[in-house]
Amino acid sequence: MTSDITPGSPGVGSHRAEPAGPQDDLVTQIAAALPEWLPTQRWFGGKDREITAVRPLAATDLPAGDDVLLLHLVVEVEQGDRREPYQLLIGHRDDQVPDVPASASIPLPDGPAVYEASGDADLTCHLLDLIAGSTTVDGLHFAPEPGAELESGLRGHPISTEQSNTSIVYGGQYILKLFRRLTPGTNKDLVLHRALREVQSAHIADPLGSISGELAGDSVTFGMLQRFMSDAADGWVMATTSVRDFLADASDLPPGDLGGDFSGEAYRLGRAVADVHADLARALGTREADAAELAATASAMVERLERVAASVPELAPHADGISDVFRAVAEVPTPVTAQSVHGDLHLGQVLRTLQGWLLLDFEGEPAADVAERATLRSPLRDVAGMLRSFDYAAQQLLVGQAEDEREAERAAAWARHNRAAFCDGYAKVAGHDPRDQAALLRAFELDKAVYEVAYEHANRPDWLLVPLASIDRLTTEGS
Ligand SMILES: Nc1ncnc2c1ncn2[C@@H]1O[C@H](COP(=O)(O)OP(=O)(O)O)[C@@H](O)[C@H]1O
Ligand SMILES: O=P(O)(O)O[C@H]1O[C@H](CO)[C@@H](O[C@H]2O[C@H](CO)[C@@H](O)[C@H](O)[C@H]2O)[C@H](O)[C@H]1O
Repeated sequence: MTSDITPGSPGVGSHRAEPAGPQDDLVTQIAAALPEWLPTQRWFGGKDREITAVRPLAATDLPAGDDVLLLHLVVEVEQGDRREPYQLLIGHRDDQVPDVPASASIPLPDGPAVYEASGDADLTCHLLDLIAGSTTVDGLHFAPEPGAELESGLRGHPISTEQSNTSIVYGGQYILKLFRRLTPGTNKDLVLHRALREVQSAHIADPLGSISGELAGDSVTFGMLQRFMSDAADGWVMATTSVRDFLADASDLPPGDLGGDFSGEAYRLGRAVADVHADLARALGTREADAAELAATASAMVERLERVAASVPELAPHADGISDVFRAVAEVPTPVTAQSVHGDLHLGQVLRTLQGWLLLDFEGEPAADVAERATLRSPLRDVAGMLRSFDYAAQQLLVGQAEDEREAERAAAWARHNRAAFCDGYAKVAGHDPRDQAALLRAFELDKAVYEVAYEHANRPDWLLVPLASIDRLTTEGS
């Protein structure tokens, strides 16, 4: 090993607020390099603002064998008045170049060659082993869920799909999600998966383990292990394949008359989402929201709109039309049923398996703050999220293309057809049609689209026009 990195050296392996000790020099150097490096990472959710400082909050040296370093690092990223903790895994090898992409390398002016290690199978295999062995390392708890028997010794490979966190698949059997932006309390993804498992929901991948600890006095979830569904097809991939087939067809046949029609799946997906809502209600209960809560929800939506419009000028021209729809929420007849919901449902969060549709990732909107996540939890929010996603699927092939009226109209027809099928499936199981609550559904769709404007602005600026086009439609045409 190089002299300034000593795996297991005293003073490093602790979850503590202020680093001090020989390896802390390394931690300090990494923190200093992160303002340049973080914005290059897909999972970093703060690309919309300059990073003003990065401070180490906790560093834990994980057991990973000789001549390698596997450091669990939590840093606080400061962006003006916003301060958020992020989780990283830092790797270093003394004698071997790791098989990770160049973008994982964190350049240090005077330091050794370190890299973000979630792509290094030789290092991440230790995370699964620590969970399987129910191990605590300096306040970091690696634990299987009660009754879960895990195979250890499997190598882990990160998945390459679009995501806000980082997930590692072990031997095609397990998937470990490392939450990047950390929030206080047990992560909602883990809480809701556990609750759904209790009621034996048929529409989730079973939770099998977790990584947890404490940060600034709060308990925090760093990771969640789940069964990996190796036979699964991603809902986003299936839907966008159908859109491509439809747009490529030269005839003027409607979407339901072509071979790649997705509406049967959209219908079954609607049924599955309604089932999960019923499971969540059974596991965690429901309550009735009154007029005051609806008024507070309307205000929260207007506040978010104003905040996003202030930083994304393209949204500003639509702001009046949107806030009219939000204000109408205060007039919706009460009571309205509230319950635990998914919170960020879209086609990338659903998997088609042999046993039917599964829902993933119950964490809620990654860019929403805790207060936003706590506003009225109506099942209609998930319906609205999925309706937005059908729009996204229809429009994503048009991103960056020259305007073509026929294509745009056909994309819109695909979205209408599948949105309707999804609502039909939902209504069949729920016993009520979400379209009957039109004012609330439209407001939730617009609220989601406003969130997406902020999300795309911070993460994928080229996609900004997708939610903006939907906002235009929803505020001018009404649906
Ligand atoms: N249990 C699973 N089985 C198979 N694939 C999965 C599983 N969980 C997640 N995935 C895949 O990983 C992707 C990202 O997972 P997700 O939980 O949505 O992460 P994020 O919170 O980072 O968006 C999903 O879109 C899906 O393709
Ligand atoms: O990372 P998460 O899956 O938790 O969710 C975030 O990222 C999503 C994109 O990866 C984003 O979803 C938006 O884009 C999707 C297409 O890539 C589309 O299907 C969704 O309808 C649209 O909202 C999601 O909003 C964000 O929270």
